[in-house]
Amino acid sequence: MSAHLHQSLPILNCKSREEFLSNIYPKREPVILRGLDIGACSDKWTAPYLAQAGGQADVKVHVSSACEMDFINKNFVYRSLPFGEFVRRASQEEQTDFFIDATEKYYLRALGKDPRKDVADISTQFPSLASDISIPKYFEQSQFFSSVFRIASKGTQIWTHYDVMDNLLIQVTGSKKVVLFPPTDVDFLYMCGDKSQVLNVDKPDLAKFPQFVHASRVEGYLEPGDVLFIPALWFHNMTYLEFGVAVNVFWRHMEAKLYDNKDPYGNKDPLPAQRASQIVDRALKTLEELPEEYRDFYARRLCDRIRSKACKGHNEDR
Ligand SMILES: O=C(O)CCC(=O)C(=O)O
Ligand SMILES: [Fe+2]
Repeated sequence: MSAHLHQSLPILNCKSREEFLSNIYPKREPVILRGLDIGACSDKWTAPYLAQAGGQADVKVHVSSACEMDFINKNFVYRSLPFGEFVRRASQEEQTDFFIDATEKYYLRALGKDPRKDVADISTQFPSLASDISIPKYFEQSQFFSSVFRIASKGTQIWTHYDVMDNLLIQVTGSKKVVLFPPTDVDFLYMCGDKSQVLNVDKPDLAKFPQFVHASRVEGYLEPGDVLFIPALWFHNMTYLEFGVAVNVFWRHMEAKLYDNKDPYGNKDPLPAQRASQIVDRALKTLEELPEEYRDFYARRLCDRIRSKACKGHNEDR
């Protein structure tokens, strides 16, 4: 690992929508945009203010005694707290009231009204706060998908995953370490669905995850006011260096018909990818008609075909 140089996330002073759309967006690489006007939230959103103005509706939060939240092995529990109480707890490092222990960590990924159907939208769920934040107008209103509160205790680390939509992560308060990997690293990240099994990206278990050494990590630090552009399919892992409040906006950049309509989180694979995956399931099922020796041989031939037809750029990149 240490022999590999880590790339740093570029920090750009983006002045206008035109500049973003012509110079930054087409490259489809993550960047930190610094110096944008994100609105009154920068000054207003202290923990006491949020606790009071955000309302007392219950939010479902992740609670864990570990800093590194692990979605695959579920080392956290979901608990409901009134928003104000959640903010109060997450902003302090020791609790008098707790679910697991006094130093437990809290993470909110806001959800829609009916989490199975509705997307998160701060202007619907937190109308009194929504007017404090100004979302950069880098996409058409018709492409808007969701706006999501991300609030967590100091020290919380969020599992490495990808989302299928383009994303602007607006860091309002608190600093955050972000580690990203390009979509072409997918073979090195030991994926389980949309999540990587490599939890500790700083000290990975290389006996378990030997291919991880080939991943080309890009790293940066978000400060209050920074906006991180995360292009769709880029893997990301976030560490809250302080109690942090962020809002991210997802938008659809492909034709609407390619997206799964039943996707409140913005992480369901596009429909053609889902269909292709079902066809592979059928191909594997079909190979089961053969004795093992043949099955293995023809599975390898299929892999080879897919690799040479669909992953050309990737093989050359290595
Ligand atoms: O910063 C966080 O809490 C996670 C952000 C994230 O995963 C996203 O914006 O898609
Ligand atoms: Fe994400």
